Amino acid sequence: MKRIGLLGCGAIGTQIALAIDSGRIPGTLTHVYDASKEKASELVSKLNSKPEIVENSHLLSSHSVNIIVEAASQDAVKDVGLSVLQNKRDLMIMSVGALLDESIYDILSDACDHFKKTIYLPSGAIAGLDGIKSVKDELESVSITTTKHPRSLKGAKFFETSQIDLNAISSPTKIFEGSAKEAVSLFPANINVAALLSLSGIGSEKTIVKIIADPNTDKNTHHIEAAGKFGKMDFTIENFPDSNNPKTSRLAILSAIETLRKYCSDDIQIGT
Ligand SMILES: NC(=O)C1=CN([C@@H]2O[C@H](COP(=O)(O)OP(=O)(O)OC[C@H]3O[C@@H](n4cnc5c(N)ncnc54)[C@H](OP(=O)(O)O)[C@@H]3O)[C@@H](O)[C@H]2O)C=CC1
Ligand SMILES: O=C([O-])CC(=O)C(=O)O
Repeated sequence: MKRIGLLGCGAIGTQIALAIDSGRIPGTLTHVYDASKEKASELVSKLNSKPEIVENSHLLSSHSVNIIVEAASQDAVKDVGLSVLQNKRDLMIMSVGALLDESIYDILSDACDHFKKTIYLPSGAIAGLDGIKSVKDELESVSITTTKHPRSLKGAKFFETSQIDLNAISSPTKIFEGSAKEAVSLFPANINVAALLSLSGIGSEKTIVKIIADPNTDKNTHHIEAAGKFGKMDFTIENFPDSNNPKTSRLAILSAIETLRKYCSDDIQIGT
């Protein structure tokens, strides 16, 4: 059985841990860490098979695990990504926006090659990356329009310098339009999906992101349009937000669980 270390015990981390505990993911959760010890303890209290809570994130990969699952933040990826690979563990990343920093991407990609380890990026809260990857060389334009309730956007770095008052928005309002690279830095906990799209397609400078705050929606909606010599693709994913973290969609959690289930199983692999 594969041994798993978990970094981040919030909305995604908790559901992954429960999926391992119930046997849905055929692995063993051996170690966990969260910046908040309380959150780590709360998670462990929900599990039948108790993992050890380690004292800092670097200790996770010093134990005998096969993979570290990151479900914490872009900073966490930047902080521990390299040491996980140096310790010869695989790594699954949810805070994919971290990889739009080219120096981080290059360091982690070189380390995968050097240490013969793999980084897994689940498709997260979107669908269609299989198609985007296949037509990559023929793509001319890619955009993603993300619509969320203002409460799902609260706390983003963008608002530190913007005049926009989320509480005053009474109808669907475009609050941001720019490159995926800018978007993941200004909305680090909201638009990791734009990083996935960029890495699968034409890169983070050319992938266009629009963010709409809609006080009338109860969904996190991602509308992706891609066009090029191959033809056109158009996907709309209407996600229900997680009940504990409205920024995060249910699909992101399910996609993380499915990626880890596949990692832990000898099974038929479907899709690109
Ligand atoms: N790829 C995708 O499609 C998606 C990616 N995400 C991303 O996945 C990540 C997890 O999401 P989610 O579970 O909903 O988030 P939560 O906020 O619910 O949980 C994250 C947990 O990780 C902790 N944490 C943050 N930074 C660190 C760190 N450096 N070291 C240790 N613990 C840390 C947080 O603590 P504290 O609260 O104290 O900061 C929190 O307890 C986020 O970065 C999110 O943006 C989310 C949805 C979709
Ligand atoms: O869960 C979502 O809808 C998208 C999200 O938060 C992200 O990409 O960071």
